[in-house]
Amino acid sequence: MSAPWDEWDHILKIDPDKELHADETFADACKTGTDAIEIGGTLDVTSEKATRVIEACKEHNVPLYQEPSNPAVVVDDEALDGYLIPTVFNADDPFWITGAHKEWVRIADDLDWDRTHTEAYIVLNPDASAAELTGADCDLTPDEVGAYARVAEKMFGQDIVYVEYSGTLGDRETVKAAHDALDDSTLFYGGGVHDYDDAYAMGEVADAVVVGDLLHDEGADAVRETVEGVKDAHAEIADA
Ligand SMILES: CC(C)=CCC/C(C)=C/CC/C(C)=C/CC/C(C)=C/COP(=O)(O)OP(=O)(O)O
Ligand SMILES: O=P(O)(O)OC[C@@H](O)CO
Ligand SMILES: [Mg+2]
Repeated sequence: MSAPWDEWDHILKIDPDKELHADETFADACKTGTDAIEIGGTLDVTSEKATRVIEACKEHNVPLYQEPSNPAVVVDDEALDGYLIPTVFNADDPFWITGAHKEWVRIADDLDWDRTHTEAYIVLNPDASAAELTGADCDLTPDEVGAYARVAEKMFGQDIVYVEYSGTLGDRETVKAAHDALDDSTLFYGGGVHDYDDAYAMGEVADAVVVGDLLHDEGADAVRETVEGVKDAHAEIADA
């Protein structure tokens, strides 16, 4: 069965805890040409801050997903197309693999399972908040990352595998190893994409490229260039 992310090349991740660039608005963010918006960040996100972003983006006809960093920030809002729930395969504490999920399912009433999906994260930048929080083992060879990706797809039925280098551009060979290891699952790559060339290079080895901090630091025009970079890389592959 096809899923929305099968068609995505580019995802814009908006951190509700961070300011937009200069005098930009969420409307500007929605008009970058990105295929979907993920609302999430590791630190200091609250449901109130997330709601503010959802409300501002919902009129703009871009698929809108919340990526909660813990159960307390989940927003129940019909405007959301769904929830992308991280599970960190290389975390050192099972809390970040299944524990937070168990608590969420225990306390939340009436979860909308049709709109709830998981992302099998492999967190690889040791300096990122996500790595520190989850105690991720970032010291992995490309071969090991490929194996994690295969485990996620074949043994745990994960439809999305996410190689995460938040804050820094990742090692392309490592991302490629994850991509090569997958048959049907979709590979998201995120981290340190700043311009057309970064986006093109990572677009060559990932199904969808996630861009985050660039929106907050440099703005919507810079993000638009990364959309073009990934789309050009994917068009080139399709033509080959
Ligand atoms: C069960 C529920 C509802 C949630 C659990 C969710 C889990 C396991 C979260 C683990 C941490 C994680 C992977 C969060 C995802 C979002 C993410 C990686 C955002 C980017 O984070 P950084 O760039 O490191 O953070 P800052 O930009 O906030 O410093
Ligand atoms: O903020 P950046 O470095 O673009 O990373 C994107 C995303 O993967 C963060 O979860
Ligand atoms: Mg970040």
